[in-house]
Amino acid sequence: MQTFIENMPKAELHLHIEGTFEPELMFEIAQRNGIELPFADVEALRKAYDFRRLQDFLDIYYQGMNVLREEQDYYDLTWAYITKIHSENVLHTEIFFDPQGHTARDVPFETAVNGIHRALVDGKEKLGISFGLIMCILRHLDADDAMATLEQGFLHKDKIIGLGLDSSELGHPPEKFTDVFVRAKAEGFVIVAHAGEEGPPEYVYQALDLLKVDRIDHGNRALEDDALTQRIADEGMALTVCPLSNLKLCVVEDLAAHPIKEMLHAGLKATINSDDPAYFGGYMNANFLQLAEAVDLSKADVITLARNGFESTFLPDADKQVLLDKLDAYAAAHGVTNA
Ligand SMILES: Nc1ncnc2[nH]cnc12
Ligand SMILES: [Zn+2]
Repeated sequence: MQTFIENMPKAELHLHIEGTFEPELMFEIAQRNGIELPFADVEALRKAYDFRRLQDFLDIYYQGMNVLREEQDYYDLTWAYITKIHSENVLHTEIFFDPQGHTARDVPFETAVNGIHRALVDGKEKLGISFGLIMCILRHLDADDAMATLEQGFLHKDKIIGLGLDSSELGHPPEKFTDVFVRAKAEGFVIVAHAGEEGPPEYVYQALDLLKVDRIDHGNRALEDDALTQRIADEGMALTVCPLSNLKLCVVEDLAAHPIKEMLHAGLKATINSDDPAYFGGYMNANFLQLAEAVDLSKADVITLARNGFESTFLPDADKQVLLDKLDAYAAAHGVTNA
């Protein structure tokens, strides 16, 4: 199963670029920017990656991104991620960034977006990895700040394809940002939102009905509501599931208890993603492999999950089909025909 997963073509649809910040690179960038990290070394920092809930992680995640100051920092961060996924046969990635995590520290919006985008373009040109870039709103901040941030995003429509919603879910329901997402959709942005990671099914309903999402990020808790589950299945709405994130943030008690099979049996278009791999212990291959071993996925299940990923990208249909054909060829070459 390991080499089958490693060599399989994959798409990643739920990835926070700031969550790919490996401690070694964080220390290197901190040093060149003359910033002191509150950890003695890489080991001490890694030891702090012990979370009981989403907020424990977010506190460290915002602290980590604090060392990003110059456009080259954003480039280096993104390029490290691109070379990593290249080694894992990820052919397409749609990544998030959190502009407010940078502008709140007086780093200009364009410094972040230009550095990230330049690395993504290099990844496409040099390594053939296609991409989409989605700006996310920090839901613990207010709606006015979100709208002002979105307006800045509109100045970079040549680089940004959509709007997402992330950060502390509980107490910050999607309805807080209805106007922001209606405006983003009217301007042609695709729409995604974290919903049902820690928050209740009601937040997933709001993401669908008020924000008009094109995909749901996480969505685990939708399973608590049969009518909601049926609706998501009927609409063919993708869920960007993140197994190792779910484990590290205690959304599931252990990976063997992960509901991925229930999701597939319910007809949900579940995809596999790494979320914040530097913090959660693994990139795409580790997420696929550890999940497959924990819940005993078949190769056909694994192909189904990878196919869901390609089908749920925001690529034009023709580009999507090229990637799906590669996956089909891979499945056929490995005798997997029933997916
Ligand atoms: N898993 C997650 N949930 C909410 N906000 C995030 N920001 C980065 N990772 C996140
Ligand atoms: Zn996420």
